Formats: sequence, structure tokens, C-alpha cells
Amino acid sequence: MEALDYHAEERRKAEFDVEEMKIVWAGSRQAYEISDRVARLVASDPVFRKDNRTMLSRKDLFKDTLRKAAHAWKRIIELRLSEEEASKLRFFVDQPVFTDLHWGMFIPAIKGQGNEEQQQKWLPMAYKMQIIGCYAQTELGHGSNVQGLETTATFDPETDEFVIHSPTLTSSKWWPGGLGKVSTHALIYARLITDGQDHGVHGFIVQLRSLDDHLPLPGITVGDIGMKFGSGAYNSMDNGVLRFDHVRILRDQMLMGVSQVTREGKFMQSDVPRQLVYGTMVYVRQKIVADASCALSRAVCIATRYSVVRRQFGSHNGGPETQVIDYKTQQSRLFPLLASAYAFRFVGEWLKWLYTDVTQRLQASDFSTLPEVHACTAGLKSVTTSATADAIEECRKLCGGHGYLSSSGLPELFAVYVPACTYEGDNVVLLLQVARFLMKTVSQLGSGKKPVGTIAYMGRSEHLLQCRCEVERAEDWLKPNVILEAFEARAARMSVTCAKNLNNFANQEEGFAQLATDLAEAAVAHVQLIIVSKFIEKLQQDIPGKGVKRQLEILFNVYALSLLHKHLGDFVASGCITPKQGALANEQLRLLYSQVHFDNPSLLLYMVLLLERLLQSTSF
Ligand SMILES: CC(C)(COP(=O)(O)OP(=O)(O)OC[C@H]1O[C@@H](n2cnc3c(N)ncnc32)[C@H](O)[C@@H]1OP(=O)(O)O)[C@@H](O)C(=O)NCCC(=O)NCCSC(=O)/C=C/CC(=O)O
Ligand SMILES: Cc1cc2nc3c(=O)[nH]c(=O)nc-3n(C[C@H](O)[C@H](O)[C@H](O)COP(=O)(O)OP(=O)(O)OC[C@H]3O[C@@H](n4cnc5c(N)ncnc54)[C@H](O)[C@@H]3O)c2cc1C
Repeated sequence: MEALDYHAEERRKAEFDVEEMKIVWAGSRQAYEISDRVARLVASDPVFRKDNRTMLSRKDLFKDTLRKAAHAWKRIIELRLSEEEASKLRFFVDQPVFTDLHWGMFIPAIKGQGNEEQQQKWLPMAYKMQIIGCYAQTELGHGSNVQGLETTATFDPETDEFVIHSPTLTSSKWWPGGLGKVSTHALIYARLITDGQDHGVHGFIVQLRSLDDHLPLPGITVGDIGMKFGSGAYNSMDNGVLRFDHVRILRDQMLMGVSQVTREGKFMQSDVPRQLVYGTMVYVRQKIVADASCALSRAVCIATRYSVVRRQFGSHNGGPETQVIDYKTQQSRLFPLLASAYAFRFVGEWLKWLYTDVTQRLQASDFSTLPEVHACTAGLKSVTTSATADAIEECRKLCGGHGYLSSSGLPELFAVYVPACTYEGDNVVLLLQVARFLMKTVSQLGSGKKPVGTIAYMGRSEHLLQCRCEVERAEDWLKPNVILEAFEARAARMSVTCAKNLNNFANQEEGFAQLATDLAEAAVAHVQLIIVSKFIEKLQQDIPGKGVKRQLEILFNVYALSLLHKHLGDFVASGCITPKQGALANEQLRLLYSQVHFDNPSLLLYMVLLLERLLQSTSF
């Protein structure tokens, strides 16, 4: 049977309404229709082709990228695409490019940290792309440690200006996307100094290049930092280096939404948390979670198609060899990744709501949920990107030798995706931020302050520290409440154990440094609980379509039980479950794989309907 016939055959086996499942994946019928329309637009436009990407030189790749970005902008204008459609189009062009940072960070930073006048001044030019901006925070010497940045912005009351300067080699801005060749402006994060006093890191809009001849302005040294991981991949992006030699900017070019400097040079901290200066990173981290489900679904789509078509061994009497998707090892490696794509999709939907909610609260000067939003965006960005990067590599291996071919699409997908574990915050550094939030919560348990939101389970820690999972048979693991309690107990016990062990140290800082690995693992347990609980909440919603909810329930159980199996040590060591109950979970997982198998290609291949036209370089 031909491969495509087999696909059709597999689809026909679907025990659920594929059309309705597409809408579940997209989040709404409207979102699906926009995605499908824009995907067709991109796939049918030869300018957006990308199957030649890995064969181009860096220079030709960059020119090709500029051509695509300009063409995308032209199509957005011609077709009068909405902001959502335009964002989808840029996403489907699917090549790291300077506009990612212009639209994804430069504009959001002005919106989030600029005052009303500054937004009115800069945003119209940015929306029309009359100026092109980048987000220049990281320096050669500091990326994770933002408070360690060295670039200075010294106020000169004589001239009502800031003097921007790079005092050391390590203060050179290093990495900002779009900086190397294209950006005319940058949002610079620098140490604000007034009257000899250092007020920490703040944002400043600085013009880098002339709007007439695009040459660097006086005092500005700027360039590209060179080739990066892989051949195509992120080399379509002009990540750059930037140094300042006493460059003067007007006082009103300091973003004044969070803090201000008066004409007299007086520093004024608004009554908002200084961490709002980090707001753009929080915004991008929540977007990265939804993007993880997309990248993961693409890799799993490729690996599923391969697994359905590839046959190896097992021929009897000259008959066809066995489909590799029939091997239990192939299923146990592939199906949890399929389930993870859905899990990340749903938690990404929820995180987008959480971020929208905190944005509205901030406008009413309600900062109550800011710590939780920071912990959720940091933790989910860390856990989903690490899992997705590992999953793309696993999908390469699932495809045997062909997975290593550029034409499989997987090497490029991996090379473009993996920096997500580093940019917008190194994943370990972000887990330690979550751990800080967890330890603070545990320390307040005795104060009567009731934990709420995603940390509410800590308020039941007395019960969770004693409970025993009610699992006597494998099928008991199919109950969402049983799974939820196991994950809550694991997370609570790991955090409380860390908190107790911290007390063995002279001070919190020393304890935190010594116990960092345990704290990072407790953070992972907390974040995985969030993902599991949001999947359960999704299943509690009204989900139309024949068999759709049933399939999602199977995927939920695959996701949760494969995680439990992977982290069985945590669950058993913390006493949440017994080794016997762990074995029953594994037994149930094997049974679930058989169920997914008969529907898996359809579950996956409907994603192909959305992405297939964009996976042109994928061909088995
Ligand atoms: C690691 C960070 C957060 C440390 O920041 P620091 O100021 O040193 O804070 P502390 O660790 O001392 O914590 C103090 C306090 O503040 C809270 N907090 C920290 N961050 C936030 C936040 N974003 N929102 C709200 N609250 C925050 C923290 O919880 C503490 O609260 P307590 O109640 O416990 O006192 C910081 O250095 C950091 O974020 N580092 C990562 C840098 C980063 O992400 N860089 C990205 C650059 S842009 C980029 O990579 C672009 C990529 C291209 C692309 O995306 O395509
Ligand atoms: C493709 C790409 C695009 C980027 N684009 C931009 C951009 O547009 N704008 C911008 O400003 N930046 C950008 N960056 C920079 C990026 O934000 C930083 O690289 C990132 O924040 C990590 O910081 P770092 O490089 O200093 O890593 P480091 O912090 O030096 O991390 C190195 C190692 O040290 C460990 N580590 C560091 N601190 C601690 C700690 N306290 N405890 C335990 N372990 C620790 C980390 O876990 C890691 O293993 C980009 C980076 C990449 C790769």
C-alpha cells in the first residue's frame, strides 16, 4: 500500500471527529480558520519557500530572509490583515528574522514600560516600520544576571540628556536579534546614574543608525556576531554586538512608565514594583509556551508519519514487514511526545489568559498576582522548552537515518528551536526563580496567609504530606483525581523537604546555593503539576465532536502517566506512591499505547492539515 494511501487508511480509522479536533487544537473555530487561511496563503506563495534554506550561504540566507520579511509586510498591507492574521503570517514564514524582535519585544516594551507620551511618540513609527527596533539587554559579560549589566546611562542636568556609555569590553551589548544589520533603534537596558547615584537597570530608546543612509550614528559601534549553531537555523537572524562611546540622548528617551528622572535630575520610583522593568521578558515567556506546542507538534507529526510508513523486520512468508509504529518501544517514545504537544497547547492557552489577567490588574495598580505570574511564566517556559528540545531530538532518532537528513525537516527544526532553552532566560536560572517563589510560599504557611491560584495545593500540605494514593488496580490510574493528588503530593513534599533542609544552613542564601539542585527539581514538580491540572481543567470543559473528548482523555493519561513513570523516583522517594502502584501505572500506560496507536496517525495527521503545507522540506 502506498504511503499516502496508508495515511488515508489511517485517517479513515479515526474514531473521532477530526474537524472538531482541529478546532480544539487551534483554541477556537475563528482561530482555526485564521490559521488555516494564513497557512494556505504562505504555502501557496513561492517567495516563502524554505526547502532551500540549508543550502544557502549566510549572506544569501540573510538576503532571502530580508526578502521574505519585506514580502510578508507587503502582503499584510495589501490584504489588510488583522494583527492576529499578521502575527500568524510572520509565524508561518517560520524563519528567525529581525521582525520577531521588533514586533515581539521592542514594541511590547514601549507599550509596557513607556508612559503615554512616549507611546504616542514611538509606537506609530514602529507600527509603520518607519523605525525598526531591537531589545538590547544582554551584554558580553551578563545575560542571566540583569542587575549585573554594566552599560551606563548618566544624567547630565546641564543639557537635560543621558550619556549612554559602554565602560568595559564586557559591557558590550551582545546577542540582540535584529541588531547586527537591520535595526535603526534599540531598547537599551543600562544602569541609570543621577548625581553619582546608581539606580539599577532601566530601559532607554536609542537611535543606532541613520534613517537616511542606515550608517551607524556617531559614538555607535555595531555589527553582527557571526555564525551560530547549524547551517540555516538562526543564521537568518542578525544577532549583533553594540558599543557606545558617550552617546547623548534626550531625557525623554528613558522609558518613564515604571520610574522617572525629573528635569532637575531627581530619580522618582513610581509606586510600582521595580520588576515591571522585566515585563517584556514575562510577556515573551508566556508566548514561548504556546510556541513550544507548535514546534513539538511539527516534530511529532514528522515522526508519526515516518513510523506509520516505515516497515522493518517481521516479514512472514514474504508478506510485508512490520510497521515500526507497532513496536512497543517506538510507541513508548513517540506517544508521550504527542500527548505533551496537547498538554503544552492547553497550558499555553491558560497562561495567555493569566498574562492578560495580570496586565489588566496592573492597569488598576493591583500587583497581587505578579509573583505568581512570574513563577508560572518562568517555570512553564523552562519546562516546556526543555521538554520540546529533547522531544525534537527524540523524533530525529525515531526516524532512523532519515531523521538526520535535512530534507526530513528535523535537523533544521532542532537547530532553530534549541536556543529557546537559553534565550528569554536560561532554563535553570528560571527554575530557581520558581523555587524562590515556592520557598517563600512554604515559609508563609504558618502565617495564616492562604496560598491561592496555582500554589493553592500548598494550603493542603498537611493532608498531602500524609496521603496515600488510592490505587489497587491499573485502571485506578485512569481517574484524574487520583493522578492530580499524586502530582500535588509529590510537589508539596519536595518543596516542604527543601524548606526544612534550608533550615540546616546558617542563612537562606547559603542554603539556596547548596540545595540549588533539589530546589530546581522541586520547581519542575510544581510546574508539571500545573500542566497536569490545566489538562484536567480542559477536559472538564464542554468539548464537542464525536470521540474528541475520549481521545483527549487518553492523551491526558498518556501524558500524566508517562511523566509519573519518568519521575517515579520522586513519587516513591517522597512516599506519594508505592513501587507496586508505580508498576500498575506502567501497566496502564502500556494498555493506553495500544489505544492511541489506532488513532494516533489521525490525531497527528490532522495537524498535518494545518502544517503540512509548511513542512515542504519534510518528505518520506
Ligand atoms: C533571574 C532574574 C529574575 C533575577 O533578577 P533580580 O533583579 O536579580 O531579582 P531577584 O532574583 O533578586 O528577585 C527579586 C524579586 O523580584 C522578583 N522577580 C524577578 N523577576 C521578576 C519578574 N520578571 N516579574 C516579577 N517579579 C520578578 C523575584 O521573584 C523576587 O521576588 P521576592 O518576592 O522573592 O523578593 C533576572 O536577572 C532575569 O530575568 N534574568 C534572565 C534574563 C533574560 O531573560 N534575558 C532575556 C533577554 S531577551 C532575549 O533573550 C531575547 C531572545 C530572542 C527571542 O526571544 O527571539
Ligand atoms: C539565539 C539567541 C537569541 C538571543 N536574543 C537576544 C535578544 O534579542 N536580546 C537580548 O537581550 N538577549 C538575547 N539573547 C541572550 C539571552 O537572553 C541570554 O543568553 C540568556 O539570558 C542566558 O544568559 P547568559 O548567556 O548570560 O547565560 P549564563 O547565565 O552565563 O548561563 C550559563 C550557565 O550558567 C548557569 N547559571 C547562571 N547563573 C546561575 C545561577 N544563579 N545559579 C545556577 N546556575 C546559573 C546557567 O544555568 C547556564 O548553565 C539571545 C540568546 C540566544 C542564544
